[in-house]
Amino acid sequence: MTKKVLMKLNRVTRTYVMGEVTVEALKETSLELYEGELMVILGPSGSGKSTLLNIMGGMDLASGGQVYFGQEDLTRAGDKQLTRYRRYELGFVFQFYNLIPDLTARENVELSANLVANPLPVEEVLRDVGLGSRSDHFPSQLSGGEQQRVAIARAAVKNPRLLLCDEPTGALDHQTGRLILALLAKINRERGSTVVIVTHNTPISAMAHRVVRMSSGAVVDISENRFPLPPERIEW
Ligand SMILES: Nc1ncnc2c1ncn2[C@@H]1O[C@H](COP(=O)(O)OP(=O)(O)OP(=O)(O)O)[C@@H](O)[C@H]1O
Repeated sequence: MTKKVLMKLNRVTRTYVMGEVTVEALKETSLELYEGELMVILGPSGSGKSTLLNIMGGMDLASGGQVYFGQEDLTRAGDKQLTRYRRYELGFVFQFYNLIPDLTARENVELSANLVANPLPVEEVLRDVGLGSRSDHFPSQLSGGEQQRVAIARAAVKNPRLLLCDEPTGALDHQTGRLILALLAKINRERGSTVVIVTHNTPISAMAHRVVRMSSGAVVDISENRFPLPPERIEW
């Protein structure tokens, strides 16, 4: 099977200059992301995982190197082009959900659906994430796990080609975390979205097709899992 490259990072760096001090949050990083794969990016706190994910999502700009989404070089893109990329191609799941507090679960998802030309049916996505009867609740009336389901529904309803998740289980207990990971695996399997999950939890890497390990701002290892485990069977 030939693997199609969805995203390619070529010697990407990210540095922060603070007075006399320069922080290399991301050292020269080259990485390919294949269409339809589920990638886990693993590393301790401060290793550069979020920096890498934010650059992939067009939410932060690289200091050097190139980021290609298909043929499009995001590092040369203007604001309009980046907005179009984020709006039409990307779903993003945050550790702390980032839902709009004044909108119900359904309205949060509808707002996202309205951004794109061909969204999935809102009701179907809400049902898929197991929210059915709680769809008319506001975020403050939902548990952390339920709020993360809304956040996943909000990203998934766009049927994005790329779904980026920053510590999506970081604020949840293990059992709820496993349910959330199972939802992400299902979206990858059934909708074909390429999914990237950033985590510091090593056991979660068992669900990935490929695992990228980071340390001190650099990718130190990329390995393939020939037999990814269903998240329901992962213990951490
Ligand atoms: N805005 C910023 N200004 C200065 N330094 C920053 C900034 N953002 C990140 N850094 C530094 O870049 C490095 C990588 O941070 P990053 O958030 O990418 O790590 P991480 O692996 O995602 O960590 P965590 O798991 O704790 O979220 C850290 O040393 C961090 O202090």
